[in-house]
Amino acid sequence: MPAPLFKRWAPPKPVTKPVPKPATVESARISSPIQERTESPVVEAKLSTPKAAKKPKKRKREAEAQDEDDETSKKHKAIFSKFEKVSKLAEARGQQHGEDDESNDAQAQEELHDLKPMPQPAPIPEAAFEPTFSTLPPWLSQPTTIESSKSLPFTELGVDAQFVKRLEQLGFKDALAVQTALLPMLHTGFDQHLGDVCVSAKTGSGKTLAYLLPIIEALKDRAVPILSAIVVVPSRQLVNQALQVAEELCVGTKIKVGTALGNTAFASEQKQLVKLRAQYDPKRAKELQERASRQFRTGFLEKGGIIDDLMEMPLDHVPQYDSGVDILICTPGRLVEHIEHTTGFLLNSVRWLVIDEADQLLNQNFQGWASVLMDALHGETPVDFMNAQERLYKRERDANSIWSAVLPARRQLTKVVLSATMEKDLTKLGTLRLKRPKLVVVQDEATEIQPLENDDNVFELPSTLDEFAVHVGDGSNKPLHLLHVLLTYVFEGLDSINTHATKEAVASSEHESSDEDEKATGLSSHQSRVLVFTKSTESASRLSHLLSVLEPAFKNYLRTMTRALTADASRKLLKSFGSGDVKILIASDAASRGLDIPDITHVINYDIPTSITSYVHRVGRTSRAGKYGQAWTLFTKTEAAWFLKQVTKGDTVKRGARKVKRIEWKESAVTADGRKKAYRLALAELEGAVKGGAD
Ligand SMILES: Nc1ncnc2c1ncn2[C@@H]1O[C@H](COP(=O)(O)OP(=O)(O)OP(=O)(O)O)[C@@H](O)[C@H]1O
Repeated sequence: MPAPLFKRWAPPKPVTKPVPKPATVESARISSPIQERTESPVVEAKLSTPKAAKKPKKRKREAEAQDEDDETSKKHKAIFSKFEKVSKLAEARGQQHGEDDESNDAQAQEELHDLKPMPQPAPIPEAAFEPTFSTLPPWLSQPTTIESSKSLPFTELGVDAQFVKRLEQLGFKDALAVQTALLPMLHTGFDQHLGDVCVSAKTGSGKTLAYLLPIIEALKDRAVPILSAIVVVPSRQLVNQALQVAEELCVGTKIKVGTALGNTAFASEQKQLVKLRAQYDPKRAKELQERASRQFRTGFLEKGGIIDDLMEMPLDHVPQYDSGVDILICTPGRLVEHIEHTTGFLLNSVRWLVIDEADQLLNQNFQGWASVLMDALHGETPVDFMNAQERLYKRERDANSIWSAVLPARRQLTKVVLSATMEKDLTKLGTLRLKRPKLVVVQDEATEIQPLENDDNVFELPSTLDEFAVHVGDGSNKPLHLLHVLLTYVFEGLDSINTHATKEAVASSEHESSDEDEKATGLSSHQSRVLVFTKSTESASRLSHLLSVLEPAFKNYLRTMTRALTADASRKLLKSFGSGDVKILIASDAASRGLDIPDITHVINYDIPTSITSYVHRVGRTSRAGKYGQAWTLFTKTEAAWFLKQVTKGDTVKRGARKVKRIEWKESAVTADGRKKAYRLALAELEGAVKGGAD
C-alpha cells in the first residue's frame, strides 16, 4: 500500500512535545509555522503599537478587535487541535506502515534469495564486419571468372577449319583458358559480347593468340586492305612479337599486317600505312583547286596535306587515300604521330582496338596517347566524306551483320584491354571510354575462394613456377652469389668440373683451358636457359663483363640486351636465345614485359624488382603455357624487409599453396676456390675497361 502523501508535510515532532497553550496570539503564531506563513504583516504592526498612545475611540475599536481576535483564536485552536489530531493519526499510521514495509522488505528479500535466475539463451556472437559492397562498378567487382586449367579443342569454340589446321601446324591443339573465354566473346555470333572486354590473365597464358585469332578469322576473306584492327603494345620488341604471331596465323589469307614502331623512317612508315592514288573526279578536283588557290593567296598554305598531294595529281583527278594494312600493330608514341601527321590515316573503319599490357600503357600515358587515339577513333567520318571503299564497306557491313535487323547501322568498335597485372583503376580505364565493358579473370581454382568483390588488385603467378630467395648479406659479393646459383642450380653439374679459371696461381694455362673447354662443352648441351634481370642496362653490361671474367666458360653463351641494340640486332639476339645458342641473357626491366621466349627455364632477379608488378612480369618470363620454371631472387640485408613482406608474404601476389623457398649458404661457399680473388681481379679489369673506354 502506498504511503500517504501528507506524511511528508507533517510538522517536525508535533506529538512528542506537549504544545503549550498559547497565552497570546503571538506565542501561538511563533509555535505554528503554518500560521507564520499565512499571517499578514499589517497585523504585526498593529500589535506592536504602545497602549499609552491610544485614544478612547480607538480603545473601543481595540476592544472590538480584541473580541474578534478571541474569536479567531478560538477558531485557530479548533483548527490546530484538529490538525494535531490528524498529525498524530498520521504519525501512528506511518509507524505502522514503517513496520509493515520493513516486514514486507524482509519477506521480499527472503523470497529473492530463493529465486534462481531464469535460464537464458546463449548470446548470439556478433559477426565480424565484412563489407558486401564495393566502390567499384559491378563489371569490375563481379568479373567473369575462368579456371586456368580449362582447355577446349579449338573446333568446339567455333574456330574455322582453316585456322584449326593452321593452329595444329603451329603445335596448338587445344585452346588455353583465356582463349576459351575470349574466342566466343569476340567471334561474330550469338555468344558475341556486344561491348568491350578487359582481360586479367597470368603471364604466359596465351593472351596474344586469344585476341589475334578472332580478328584474323573475321578478316580472312578480305581482298583489299581496310584498317580494321589496331593493336597497341608498349615496346618495339612486343610489336615484333605480336607481328610474328599474326603473320603465322595469316598464312593463306590476303590480310595485311603492318607495324608502326619507329624502327624505320617516318615517311616510309607513312607509305606503308596509307596508299595514295589518283581518282578521276573533276567536280571535287575543281573544289580542291579553288581551296588551294585561296590558300596561296592568303599565305596560309597547308604543308604535307591534301593540297600538297593535289599538286601531283593529273588533271581532274583528286588524291585518294587507301589503307595499306588491315591490322596495325604499334607502339603508342608512333601511333599518335601517324594520327597527327599522316594524311589519309583514318581510323573510322577500325572495328577492334587491342591494348596489351594495358596497365603499363595507361600508367605511362605517353604523349597523352589514349586521349588522342580515342578522339580519332570516335570521330565518325560523315557519309559525304567517305571514299568509295568506305561506302562499299559500310554497305557490306550493314547487309551482312546478323544484328542489322535489330540494331541501327553503325560501326561496332570492340576494345580489348589485357594484362597479367590488370589494375582496377577506374580513372585510368576511364580514358579508354569503354562501352558495356566486361572483365574476364583467369585464375586458379584455389584463388576462387577469395572474395573477388575486394577492390584490391591481386596478381596470380603461374602454377608451374617455383620461387627461391637467397639472402646475399650486404651484397658486396653478389656477383659470386649469382655465379654460385648459375653453377650449382641452373647449370647443374657444371660446378663439378671443379677447376676454376681463377686458380691461375696453381694451374698451368694448358690444364686450365682444357677444363674451360670441358665446361663450355657441358654448357652447350645444357637444356637450361636463364634470363638475369638487373636494375639498369648499365648494370647489365657491367655484370655481363664480370661474369665472363669470373667464369670464362660462359663467355660464348652470355649476352646482354642493351638500349643501344637496333631493333634488328635485338630480334636476332632474342632468336638465338630462343634457339639455345645463347644460354644466359642479362637484361634490364625493359625485357620484363610480354617477352615470349620459348623454354626459358630460369629467371634470376640479380637486382630486386622495384614493384610487385615488376616482379610478376619478370618471373613470368619462365613457366609459360604450362611449362615448369624457376625464379631466383637475390636480396640484400636492406632489401629484405620490403621483399619478404610484400613479395613473398603479401596479399597481392597469389601463388596457391606454394611458398617462396628461402635458401641460405655460408659466404665461404661462394668465395671458395679462390673466387674472391678472381672477383677482385675481375673488378680491377672492369675498372680498366671503363677507364679505357672513357679515354
Ligand atoms: N593453345 C595453345 N596451346 C599451347 N601453347 C599456346 C597456346 N596458345 C598460346 N600458346 C603459347 O603460350 C605462350 C605464351 O603466350 P603469350 O605470349 O600470348 O602469353 P601472354 O599471356 O601474352 O603472356 P604475357 O602476359 O607474359 O605477355 C606462347 O609461347 C604461345 O606460343
